[in-house]
Amino acid sequence: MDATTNGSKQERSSSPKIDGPTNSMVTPLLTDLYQFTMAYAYWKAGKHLERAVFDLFFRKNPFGGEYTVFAGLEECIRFIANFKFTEDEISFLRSSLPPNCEDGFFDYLRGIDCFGVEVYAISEGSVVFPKIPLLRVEGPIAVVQLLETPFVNLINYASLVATNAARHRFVAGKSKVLLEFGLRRAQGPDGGISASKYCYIGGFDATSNVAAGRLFGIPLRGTHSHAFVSSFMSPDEIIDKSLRSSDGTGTCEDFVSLVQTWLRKIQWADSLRGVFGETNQSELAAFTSYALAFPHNFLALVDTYDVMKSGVPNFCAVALALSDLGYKAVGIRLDSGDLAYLSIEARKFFRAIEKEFGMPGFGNMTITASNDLNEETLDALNKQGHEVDAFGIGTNLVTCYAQAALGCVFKLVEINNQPRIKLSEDVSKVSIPCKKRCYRLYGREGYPLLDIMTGENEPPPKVAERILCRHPFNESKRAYVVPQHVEELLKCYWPGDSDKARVELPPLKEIRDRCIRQLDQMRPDHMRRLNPTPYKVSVSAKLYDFIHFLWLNEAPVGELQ
Ligand SMILES: Nc1ncnc2c1ncn2[C@@H]1O[C@H](COP(=O)(O)OP(=O)(O)OP(=O)(O)O)[C@@H](O)[C@H]1O
Ligand SMILES: O=P(O)(O)OC[C@H]1O[C@H](OP(=O)(O)OP(=O)(O)O)[C@H](O)[C@@H]1O
Ligand SMILES: O=C(O)c1cccnc1
Ligand SMILES: [Mg+2]
Repeated sequence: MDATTNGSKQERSSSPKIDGPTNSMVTPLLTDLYQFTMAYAYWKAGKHLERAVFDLFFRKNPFGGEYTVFAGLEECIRFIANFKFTEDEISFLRSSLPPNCEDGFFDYLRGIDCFGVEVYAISEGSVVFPKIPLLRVEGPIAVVQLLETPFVNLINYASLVATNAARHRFVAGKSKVLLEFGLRRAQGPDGGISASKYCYIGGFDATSNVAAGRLFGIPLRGTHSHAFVSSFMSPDEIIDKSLRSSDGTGTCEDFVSLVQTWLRKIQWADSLRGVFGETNQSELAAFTSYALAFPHNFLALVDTYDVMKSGVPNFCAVALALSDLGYKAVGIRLDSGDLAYLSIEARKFFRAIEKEFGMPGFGNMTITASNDLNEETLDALNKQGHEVDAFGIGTNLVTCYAQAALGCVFKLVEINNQPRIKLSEDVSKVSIPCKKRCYRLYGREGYPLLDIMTGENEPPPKVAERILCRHPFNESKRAYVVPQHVEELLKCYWPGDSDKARVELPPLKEIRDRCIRQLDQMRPDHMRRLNPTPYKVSVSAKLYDFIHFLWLNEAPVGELQ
């Protein structure tokens, strides 16, 4: 790290300038105190420029599954591309560290940026597995340590919620529309914004979060609430009752009466006679008003009073009146009760209307369901049979109610070209040393077979060439693989000052497409909800031998007396 480096380097590089993090709270101070105390101690020992390699990875897939969606990379790169302490931040650090910390350290901090750092990463939106580095970060040890906490923070929740979204998509099926409705229940503003971004990557179609729509270009969708329905008392409240026809050629002066006429027709229709009696007139007023405001996008929340006795017939009366004027209503939302039963009953009603009044397409009215949905309720609805077209999901999705954290870690694997290992009584927690390369090997049927890590300088696996893949810690678990396709996983997303080519950060839509494509490509037994098959993560024979050599070297020999 060159202490004279300043932020203008980014402008000097041939790539376009990378924007700062989405959340302005993401600054070099967004780290744990111990990163600064270690940085001081490295500096004091003259070790701060030593070149270190760290791996960021997780140990266990979340939600009892066997896959994870990797997300958060773009925000990490935005962070390091703009990493620079302000004078205020330096002053705060000076006041927060013990008074005997020497001035020279703060001069050093003032000069640092991340142009001496290199980040290799798996592409955002990829399906990933335990132990494989999501990021390999190389640079001066003092600087790279400062990045640990923000990197882990930016990746943990992003990957967890993207995975949660992908799991909800998996259960709902490809044909359903999935709407993220979680902002009000999310863990604070950043939780809400991040949830919208990463649920979109994980396969949701749209969000109700307007700020996320603006920031990321995610499609915005929404209906209305019970408050809107219950705020109306009677149709007399509606002052301007006129509605122009959709082609603009005429105007209906009293849309309220047209709705009433349709309601009576439905009430007396042969096929529907006796299905319902009087409907709630304040609800009808609310629906009519909403239709007057949004004749092209009329959608009604039908469960405020009684779904089948009031909400659905009222909705149909308004939808039929709109149809007279050339508009096509969108559909209904159900937010309570038995969503399977009510969606089926509502669908029967729509089909009966289609038949009774010769309204082609009326039976296909969109049915949206919400109310505390999660993977289990979606699965239960599927098993029972339902007629829901779109699901609005909030609390369980964005809070990741089923699992609170992913548990990413950031471990030193090499310093000054010397491989390092972290031992543990728990074998699954032993870190895999060395600066590594990682590959995904694909089989004959097009599915990924396994991921393999090798030492940096080992020759890469080759198509059609047999390679021994070993479980990193279990001697008996090994397999020969003849890959049909080999994909190198870690790519250079931040070359720092080096002249290596940098992979550009793709647009959000591209990340989402990658995620959907990769999830589609997985073997179904890895994806199922109940007892999924673990995906194999392996090391080369050479790396296996080296891990175990280092392990023995570092583990003290006990003495029994
Ligand atoms: N057919 C179904 N099978 C399984 N779960 C369902 C089904 N229909 C709805 N659910 C779920 O059951 C729960 C019902 O929630 P709850 O007991 O709070 O009742 P509610 O319908 O919200 O009642 P209310 O709004 O009148 O208080 C929700 O989590 C919902 O997602
Ligand atoms: O249930 P979630 O998955 O979190 O989805 C979002 C919920 O938020 C809204 O209402 P809210 O719960 O605020 O009020 P309501 O249920 O009383 O209408 C909406 O009607 C959903 O029920
Ligand atoms: O638009 C909706 O229907 C919506 C938005 C947020 C939360 N619940 C519902
Ligand atoms: Mg609710």
